[in-house]
Amino acid sequence: MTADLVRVDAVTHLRGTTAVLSEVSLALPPARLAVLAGRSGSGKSTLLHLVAGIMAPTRGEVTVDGKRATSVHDWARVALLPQRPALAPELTVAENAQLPARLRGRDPDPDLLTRLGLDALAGRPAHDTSLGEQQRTALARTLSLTPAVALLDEPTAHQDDDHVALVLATLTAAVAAGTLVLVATHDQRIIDLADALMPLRSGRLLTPEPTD
Ligand SMILES: Nc1ncnc2c1ncn2[C@@H]1O[C@H](COP(=O)(O)OP(=O)(O)OP(=O)(O)O)[C@@H](O)[C@H]1O
Repeated sequence: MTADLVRVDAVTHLRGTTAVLSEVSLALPPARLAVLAGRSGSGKSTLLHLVAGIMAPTRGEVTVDGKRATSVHDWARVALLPQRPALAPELTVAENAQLPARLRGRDPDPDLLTRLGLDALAGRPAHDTSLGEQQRTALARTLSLTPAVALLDEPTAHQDDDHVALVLATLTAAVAAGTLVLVATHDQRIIDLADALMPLRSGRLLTPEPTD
């Protein structure tokens, strides 16, 4: 049996007085494609942000590799693709994508740009690219350190069919490299590839956590 990498234990999270997550528990091992599926407002992004450690749950506990998620500040451990790409606009596509590797003094993986169809744009400032291109650049940035956990919020939201195929191939490659890829999405094409599917409805997980 593989040890769990991400654990969410009895998490309830309030926004004001409203519970946007209620008694959510799940446990996920490395090297899986796990999908949080659910309607808009069901709590998918909130759960990703809790695993990213951006905020702490109101009740319950979220851990990564046994450490409280809010104490993990290392993109090689946990990296997030937010819904809005949030690139550095003056930096080029390649500079944005490779920033985490450069900051670590590591050689960036040139294949990521190729895999995501960004080679021709590598030298262009990010602010001169389309939203879909910015999203793929941000995905490359998220995966640049081969993180233990990659949290991807709607990674195909701005992609056409051809580029969805590139994104799917990139997710599959990340899983093969050992990353736990946790995706929030409505996209059936990602759901079809999932090793584990976790439907959320109104902040509640509808099925027990997936197993090996
Ligand atoms: N900063 C905030 N303040 C108050 N309520 C919020 C805040 N962010 C999210 N919410 C509420 O929390 C609930 C869950 O939102 P969340 O963004 O997690 O849903 P989601 O499933 O990711 O939706 P979508 O698919 O539209 O991105 C929603 O009812 C939303 O209105």
